[in-house]
Amino acid sequence: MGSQRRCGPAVGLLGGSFNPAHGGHRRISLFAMEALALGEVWWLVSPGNPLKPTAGMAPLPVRMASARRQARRARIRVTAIERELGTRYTVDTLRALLRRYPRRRFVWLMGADNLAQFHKWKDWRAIAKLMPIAVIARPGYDAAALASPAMAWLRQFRRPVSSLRGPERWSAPALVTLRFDPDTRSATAIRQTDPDWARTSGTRPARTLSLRDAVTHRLVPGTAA
Ligand SMILES: Nc1ncnc2c1ncn2[C@@H]1O[C@H](COP(=O)(O)OP(=O)(O)OP(=O)(O)O)[C@@H](O)[C@H]1O
Ligand SMILES: O=C(O)c1ccc[n+]([C@@H]2O[C@H](COP(=O)([O-])O)[C@@H](O)[C@H]2O)c1
Repeated sequence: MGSQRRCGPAVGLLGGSFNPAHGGHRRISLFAMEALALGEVWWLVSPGNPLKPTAGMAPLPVRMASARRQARRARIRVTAIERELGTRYTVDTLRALLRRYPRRRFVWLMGADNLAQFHKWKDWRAIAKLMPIAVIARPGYDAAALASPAMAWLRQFRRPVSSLRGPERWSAPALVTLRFDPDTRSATAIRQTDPDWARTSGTRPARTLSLRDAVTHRLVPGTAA
C-alpha cells in the first residue's frame, strides 16, 4: 500500500482467540503502546481462528468477558469486530477496518508464535502490504519465527522501532521486532491448570499436552522455555 495518508496516534491491532485472555496479553499491549507511541490497542477477539480446532474453544461472549477483565483501566478496546464485519480471515478484517476508518493509522501486533505460522495465513503477503507489523518476542518461539518461511520474505522490510514512532515514514510492508522482558504466560497453560476457567467457560482441556507443549508453556517444574 506504500505510505499511509492517515494521521493521529496509531492504533495497534492484536487479534487473538483470547481463550482466555491473560496478563501476558495486557502486558504486551501496554509495552507495544509505549514502544510505538500508540494511542490505543484494539483486541480483536476472534469468533474462530481458521487454523485452530473448535474443541476446547469457549463461546465468544465468555472470551470477550475475560478480555474485558484483563483490559480494565487501560487504553485497550475489546472488540468482536470480526463477528460484526462477518470476516474470518485477517486479510479481510484488515481491509474492512481500513475502509471503515480511512483516517486512522494501524499496526498489526502479534507474538513470535504467530510469525512462525504466518506463511499459512490467507494472503499473508497482502496483510504485510496493508499495514506495518510489530512482532513481540515470546519465550520458546523466537528461533522458529526467525527461521520461518514468512520471515524469509519479511526480512527485507525490517525496520527499527523508531521508524514507527513518527507519522512521516509510516509505510508498509514494514516489520519491527519488539524485545522486552519475555512473558511466559499463555492461554494453553491456563486451560490446562486453572479449574476455574474450565468451570466458568464450560470447556474441558481439549487434549493431553505433549511434552514439547508442556516445556514451552512451563508446565513441567524446573524447565525453561
Ligand atoms: N506471553 C506472550 N508473549 C508474546 N505474545 C503473546 C503472549 N501471549 C499471547 N501473545 C500473542 O497474543 C495474540 C493472541 O494470543 P492468543 O489469544 O492465541 O493467546 P495464547 O496465549 O497464544 O493462546 P494459546 O496458548 O491458546 O495459543 C497472539 O498474537 C499471540 O502471539
Ligand atoms: O487469516 C488467517 O488465515 C489466519 C490464520 C490464523 C490466525 N489468524 C489470526 O491470528 C490471530 C491470532 O490467533 P490466535 O488464535 O493465535 O490467538 C487472530 O486474529 C486470528 O484470526 C488468521
